Amino acid sequence: MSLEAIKFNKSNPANVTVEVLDQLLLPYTTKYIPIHSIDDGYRVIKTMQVRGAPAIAIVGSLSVLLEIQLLQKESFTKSQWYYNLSNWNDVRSRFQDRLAFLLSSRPTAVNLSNALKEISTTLNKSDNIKAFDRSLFEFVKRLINDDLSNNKKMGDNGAKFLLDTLEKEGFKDEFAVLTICNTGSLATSGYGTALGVIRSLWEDSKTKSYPTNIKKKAKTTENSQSKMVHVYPLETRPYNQGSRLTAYELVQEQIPATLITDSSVAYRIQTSPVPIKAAFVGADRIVRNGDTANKIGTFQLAILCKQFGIKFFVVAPNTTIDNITQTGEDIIVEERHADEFRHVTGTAIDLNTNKPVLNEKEEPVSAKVGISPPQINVWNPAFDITTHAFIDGIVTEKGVFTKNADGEFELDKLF
Ligand SMILES: CSC[C@@H](O)[C@@H](O)C(=O)COP(=O)(O)O
Repeated sequence: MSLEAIKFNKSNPANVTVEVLDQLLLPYTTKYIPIHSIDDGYRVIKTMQVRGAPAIAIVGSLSVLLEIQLLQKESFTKSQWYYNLSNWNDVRSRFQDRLAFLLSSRPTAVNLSNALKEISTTLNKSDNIKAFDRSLFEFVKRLINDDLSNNKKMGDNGAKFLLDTLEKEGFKDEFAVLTICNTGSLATSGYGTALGVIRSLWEDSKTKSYPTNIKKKAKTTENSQSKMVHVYPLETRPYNQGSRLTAYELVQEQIPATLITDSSVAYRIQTSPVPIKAAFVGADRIVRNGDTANKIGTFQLAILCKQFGIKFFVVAPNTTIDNITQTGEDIIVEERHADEFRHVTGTAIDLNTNKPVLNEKEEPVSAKVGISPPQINVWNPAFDITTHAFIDGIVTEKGVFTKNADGEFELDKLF
């Protein structure tokens, strides 16, 4: 069973609880952090204890709900000084400042911004704290449910599109795919975006492994004979979401995979024992012309795919669309702290057992290792922009968008 990135207990709608999985401790340590307020939401997002565009939006929205519920608890209101609770207009305006603060946690992924815009509109329309609490509770529930069902749709849309394309090209064999960063259930409310397509492709492959006389019906595509048999996740430096998280999810799901370094993509494509036919990547922001911000390294992966004639797909839900920005040139790319590059943080391992070293409380010991001189200048952008020229298709819950004869995406249906 895959790990839940976000535990949302809504059995008592007036007093919800939220815990998020500390993704910086994976894969060796599973620890959940309780969230009580916008400050807690800001901190786990900023430090990347929770990450991935959809998960960031969900945790951010939940932290707003938790803060509004906190404001209705006498034990808290007695000691707080920030909100003037006797005046709703004053609370509302303070809340708008809090939303702006929360948004500043990670600027590139647009899902949080889209969610906070909706929350801000709801706030302006609410006549009192209780009305806002109720509307926000419904909004967050919808955000989580829609994310999960849209991920499943995207998974099937992307898998079917690739298998149909390969069928049209007359390719009937086994193939492998590439992916970068983590786009699975840890980055979303479940199933994942790009990793969701890979899950669907794997489900399809399993139906094709049966001998013909007891063959199960393939859900994804009736006709195609090709099947995905291997995944190459990129380690995704400098924070290693590929090796820590995607590799972890692939192992859990028992999907055959081989982890590769970011710098070995070209050589792997050239030498892979099964041909690599596609790359599936997530997105943190897709703008009107289809240019896409995603984890640093995505752009060079796209360039390599073009060079080798490998199909390159961006997989993202509607909530990752920025319908205002025209081109990738106007996307603000977040730069991370230099030490996230100069150091590697991980769990100390006993090399004899391959198990974590434990402290006196029997907890795994985490350690930082310096891998460059502390004085060296570092450039550490979290994302890059893949221009639409390098993207073959954008997979969404509404279908797969490809380019017209002029090489342009027509994404109007998504705006
Ligand atoms: C479904 S998540 C899509 C993207 O958010 C993902 O690929 C990615 O780039 C995440 O970056 P991160 O910096 O780990 O938040």
